[in-house]
Amino acid sequence: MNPDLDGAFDAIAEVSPLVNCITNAVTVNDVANAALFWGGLPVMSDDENDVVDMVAGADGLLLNMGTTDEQGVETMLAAGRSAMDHDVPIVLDPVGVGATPARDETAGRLTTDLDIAVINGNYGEITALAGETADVRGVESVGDYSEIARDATAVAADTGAVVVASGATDVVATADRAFEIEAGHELMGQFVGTGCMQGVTQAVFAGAVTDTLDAVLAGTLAYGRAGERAAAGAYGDFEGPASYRTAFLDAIAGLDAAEAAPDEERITELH
Ligand SMILES: Nc1ncnc2c1ncn2[C@@H]1O[C@H](COP(=O)(O)OP(=O)(O)OP(=O)(O)O)[C@@H](O)[C@H]1O
Ligand SMILES: Cc1ncsc1CCO
Ligand SMILES: [Mg+2]
Repeated sequence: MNPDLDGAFDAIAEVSPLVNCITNAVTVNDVANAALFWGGLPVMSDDENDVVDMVAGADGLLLNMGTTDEQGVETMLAAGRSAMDHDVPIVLDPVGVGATPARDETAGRLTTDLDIAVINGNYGEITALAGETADVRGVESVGDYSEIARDATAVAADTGAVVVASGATDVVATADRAFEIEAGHELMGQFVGTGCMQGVTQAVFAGAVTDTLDAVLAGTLAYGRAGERAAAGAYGDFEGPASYRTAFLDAIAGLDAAEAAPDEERITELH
């Protein structure tokens, strides 16, 4: 099956979803531009005095725990409670969970105290959230994850979120359905931030498309297709990972529903 890309792109154009991002210091600019280039409106408010009111009028909230600290976690919880009060979907990117006890505790608090709409993490992070042994080195997923669909489903059942386990093949799971999405290009794994930009992509799509699973299937496929179109040279020549990153951002800006639509089916329902 393929998702309704026309519907998703139209919804984003109509809503221009305002997405408040509390995100890491490494990739914050790429995350802002990815949101803008999809047709959303990014704002990076992360002061507790400001973010609660900002989120009240927003369409999405991204919580990326890549470089957070003690105060940052409290701010994420306050922003998340405001999102829940105002029916704003929350996307969690549990960066580095499984690598240290502090990150495990942060992810545990966020998923316990907040009603998360989408969790977008790499294979290692999703496996760690499922309580299984994961090999997360810093923020990198290393190791072999043959049970990723089972683990993503377990995280979805536990949290109620739509779960995206990102990697060369993306796995999307709810408590009772699971899908594989074949999209993207290996060049996307060769610079920092593709996971973070995928997280904000979910927030833009979920901020405009009513059904969260529809939003995530469309957003994940479109994101991978942007990487493929850039790798094919459709957005200019590149010399290596740094200039590919620029072409990739241009592809996000330029992609429409027709270009995002693949010639063949890319999504397989596993169960
Ligand atoms: N080898 C690959 N083949 C196809 N697509 C890829 C590949 N590597 C990465 N991608 C694409 O990039 C997305 C995010 O990659 P990845 O899972 O490596 O994120 P991450 O580890 O969270 O990254 P980061 O921490 O740098 O933000 C994937 O969902 C996929 O679309
Ligand atoms: C490298 C890095 N360290 C903390 S967050 C981040 C960005 C990629 O997740
Ligand atoms: Mg990531």
